[in-house]
Amino acid sequence: MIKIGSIIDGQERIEDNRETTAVHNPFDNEKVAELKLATEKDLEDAVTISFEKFHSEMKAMPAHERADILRKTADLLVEKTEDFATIISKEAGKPIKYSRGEVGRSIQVLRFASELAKNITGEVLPMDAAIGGEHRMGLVKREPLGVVGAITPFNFPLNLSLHKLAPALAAGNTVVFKPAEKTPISAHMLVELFQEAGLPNGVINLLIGTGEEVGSPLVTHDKVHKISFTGSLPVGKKIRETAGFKKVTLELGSNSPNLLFEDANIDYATTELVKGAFAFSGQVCISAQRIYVHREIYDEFLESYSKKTEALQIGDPISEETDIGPMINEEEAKRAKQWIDDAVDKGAVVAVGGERNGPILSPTIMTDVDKNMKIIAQEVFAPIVSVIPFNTEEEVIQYSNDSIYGLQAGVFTKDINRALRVADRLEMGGVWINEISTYRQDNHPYGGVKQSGVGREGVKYAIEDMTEMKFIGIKIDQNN
Ligand SMILES: NC(=O)c1ccc[n+]([C@@H]2O[C@H](COP(=O)([O-])OP(=O)(O)OC[C@H]3O[C@@H](n4cnc5c(N)ncnc54)[C@H](O)[C@@H]3O)[C@@H](O)[C@H]2O)c1
Ligand SMILES: O=C[C@H](O)CS(=O)(=O)O
Repeated sequence: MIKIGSIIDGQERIEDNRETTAVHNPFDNEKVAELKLATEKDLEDAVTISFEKFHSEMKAMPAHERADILRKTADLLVEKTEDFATIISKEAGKPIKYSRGEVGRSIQVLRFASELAKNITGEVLPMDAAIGGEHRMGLVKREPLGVVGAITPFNFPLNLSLHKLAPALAAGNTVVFKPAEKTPISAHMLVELFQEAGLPNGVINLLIGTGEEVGSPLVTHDKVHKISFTGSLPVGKKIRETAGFKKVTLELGSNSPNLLFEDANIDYATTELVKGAFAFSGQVCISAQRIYVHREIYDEFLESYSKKTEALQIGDPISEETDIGPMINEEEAKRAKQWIDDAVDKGAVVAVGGERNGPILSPTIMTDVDKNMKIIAQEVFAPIVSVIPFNTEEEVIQYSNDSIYGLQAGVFTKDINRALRVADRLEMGGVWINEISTYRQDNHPYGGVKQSGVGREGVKYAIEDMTEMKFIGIKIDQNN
């Protein structure tokens, strides 16, 4: 039995008299780990030590050393890929092939951060562009912020944590890290990995605890300079309201649209959209939730898409063959099933799936839906996708933009002019052409418009958000 606690200044806080909770495998309810929860004092210590270590360690650490630690952590993660993948599958119920994919991406995030740590550059300004600015030189430097509070969700417990930790360290910050209480084991292993790679104690401080007990006071703490949050809209809104003058990055939810025009490659699109809607049971923020299909190809699309969806293997996440495992818990599966039932009551049709067995919801395709149904208007975050016909380009752009969210979209067409025209008009942080909305690489700017978020990740862009510009001006000729 794994027993884990917070790690503060390199020491694990795991005394027996602490409040305890547990992580259970969502598939079979097996107890995976016992958690010793952080207290208010732990939070205070974590922030204080992060603050001190920013001044004593990180300010003195050269870029090449930060880059080395990040690279060594990547190398260690390569060696431990299988350990990390297995624990992600056990704590989150993620099918093992997707857990391995997550570890592979995490390694790349560390390598991008290692390379970028040595390339945080500024600029020299032409001061004589301003009338009276002659004989001056202007430098713009980028400086780390100080203490970054990183709060992460359950669905990509390793990679989305690294999207905060790796750029924060690359830029020379320290971190107080509050992973999701549902999936803290891989986060704990990650902090140990950084220590093994040579990161000084106290540069990352890990807090094991709930959002209310630990996340909330971290957000309001005045020694924390930035909050980088990935998670749900309601929590994101609360953070935005309570963070005060801190910088805030919010990576929130979506109900991502995918648009298929009449010239789309149907066989390719249906194969990709099966993964796009059902990978990790749809618990992906950019999961394909709404598929708009031109009426000319609607029937052919639905037939092919249904067949490929019905072929998915449901089972134990640890098995190599499994495509669909459990949702994060039974309550979530019940909630999603209720949303299906609610849509059916209002006239929608279940074309495929729609059955719940404990925490497992079978991959579900809905048709005859309406924009006011929850499965369209809200983030469904479950293996449920709706297929909706459209007639014109104008109409499908309007349907796609009719949402409080705007994270990523997919557009499928052979007509590049149309693709770019549509991409320009979609209100999204990102648009993929001939690729599913669910596809993400870790080096492009990533984040939402509208209520999908604030700020951008993607290592280079997160580093920009985790540094502050400092201007230094010099009068180089005091006789003029
Ligand atoms: N845009 C993105 O990049 C992205 C990526 C992954 C997940 N998500 C979103 O995350 C959600 C699913 O993840 P979840 O269920 O873990 O989200 P969640 O919002 O419930 O929890 C996320 C984190 O916030 C913490 N938290 C909860 N209440 C808090 C509070 N009051 N103050 C501070 N922290 C608090 C939790 O403990 C957890 O660590 C979905 O909405 C999904 O779309 C977005
Ligand atoms: O859940 C949303 C994530 O941002 C998806 S990914 O890990 O970035 O692909």
